[in-house]
Amino acid sequence: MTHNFPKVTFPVIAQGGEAQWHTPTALANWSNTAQHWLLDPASLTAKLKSCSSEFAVQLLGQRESSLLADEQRWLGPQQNCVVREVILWCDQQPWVFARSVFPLKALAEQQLRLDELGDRPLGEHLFNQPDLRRSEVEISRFQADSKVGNLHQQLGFSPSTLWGRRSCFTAAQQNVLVAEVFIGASPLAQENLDD
Ligand SMILES: C=C(O[C@@H]1C=C(C(=O)O)C=C[C@H]1O)C(=O)O
Repeated sequence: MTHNFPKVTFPVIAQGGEAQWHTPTALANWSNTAQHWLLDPASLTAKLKSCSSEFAVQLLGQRESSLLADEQRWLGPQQNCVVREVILWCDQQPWVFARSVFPLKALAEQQLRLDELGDRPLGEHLFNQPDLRRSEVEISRFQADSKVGNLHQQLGFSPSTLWGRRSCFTAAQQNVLVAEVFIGASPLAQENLDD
């Protein structure tokens, strides 16, 4: 299936201040949709594939980059890191913007094959690792005028506060910090619109 993805400037997030990552609290007040999408520790790729007939990864870019201040807390003050940003599409609709960062040396870990990913989902490699561990989830709100909020509007959706989650995967002694923001036609982004 060919995809005619919209052009999106990479990186979407080039500086800090977008997010205020924190441990989720007051879960009892959360909607079922919020709990379903923000807290599930399973592969998001697998979940999106299970609720759509056509799933695609739009690779916005993957290159060496410095870490944002709030990323160093997970990966340490690494000098040489790689940033990867994607949009995940379900049935020709954007559902998730994801930014993953990992040390440059992780590219050399052959079983991780992060240098060969291209537009194949990162999760399909990570969740195949026998020693995979995942940290607790942090969440953050993204304002409508944030870079991710602007991306949401660029993709044709009304201004809205968005929600994202972040967790750190460890496999082959490498850390991969993955942030996923629910945008576009995703149920969580649409729920915010219904507020
Ligand atoms: C971590 C996963 O990988 C997904 C795929 C990504 C990618 O291809 O860059 C990034 C974030 C995730 O939504 C997952 O499937 O859970």
